Amino acid sequence: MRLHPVAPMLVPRLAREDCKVGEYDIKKGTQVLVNTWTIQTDPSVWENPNEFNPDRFIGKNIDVKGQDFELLPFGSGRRMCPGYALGLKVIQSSLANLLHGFNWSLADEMKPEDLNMEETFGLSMPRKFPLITIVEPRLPFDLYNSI
Ligand code: HEM
Repeated sequence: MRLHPVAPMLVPRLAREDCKVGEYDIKKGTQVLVNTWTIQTDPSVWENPNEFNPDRFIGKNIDVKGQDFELLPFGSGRRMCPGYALGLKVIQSSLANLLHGFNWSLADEMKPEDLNMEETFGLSMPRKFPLITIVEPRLPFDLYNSI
């Protein structure tokens, strides 16, 4: 969510009145894009910004609910994602089921560090190169029939 946000520029905003953001004057009627991808990998905010290191959040109060502006995978304000609670639960339960039900390995003796994590442009931000994996069931077969 930090390194590969689903909507890296959020939904465009329109300034309803003249305002100032930091040192920038924004005229009424200007379309404003919030680049969360840049914010979430800003080296002045994040140590080793391009490193996937979930441990960095241990002991921190930082949340994804639109109040901590350095991490906005669901946006912020009145147009923030209304489905964020469902989204978080679906990701957690899907991932847990996939890990519980299958053994996963990379194809062609590839190592995790060889994975190319580049993204490409889209409505959301898809992978540039598809992830190719070998998937093997790890539970008794009759359990898969009952799903
Ligand atoms: C992990 C899953 C999801 C992510 C990362 C995500 C992310 C986002 C982001 C970044 C925005 C733009 C917010 C902004 O511009 O401030 C958005 C908007 C929106 N999302 Fe999600 N979303 C997710 C799941 C869902 C789900 C499950 C639903 C519905 C069931 C949903 C419905 C919407 C809607 C309707 C908007 C437009 C809100 C508006 O413009 O007022 N999203 N989402």
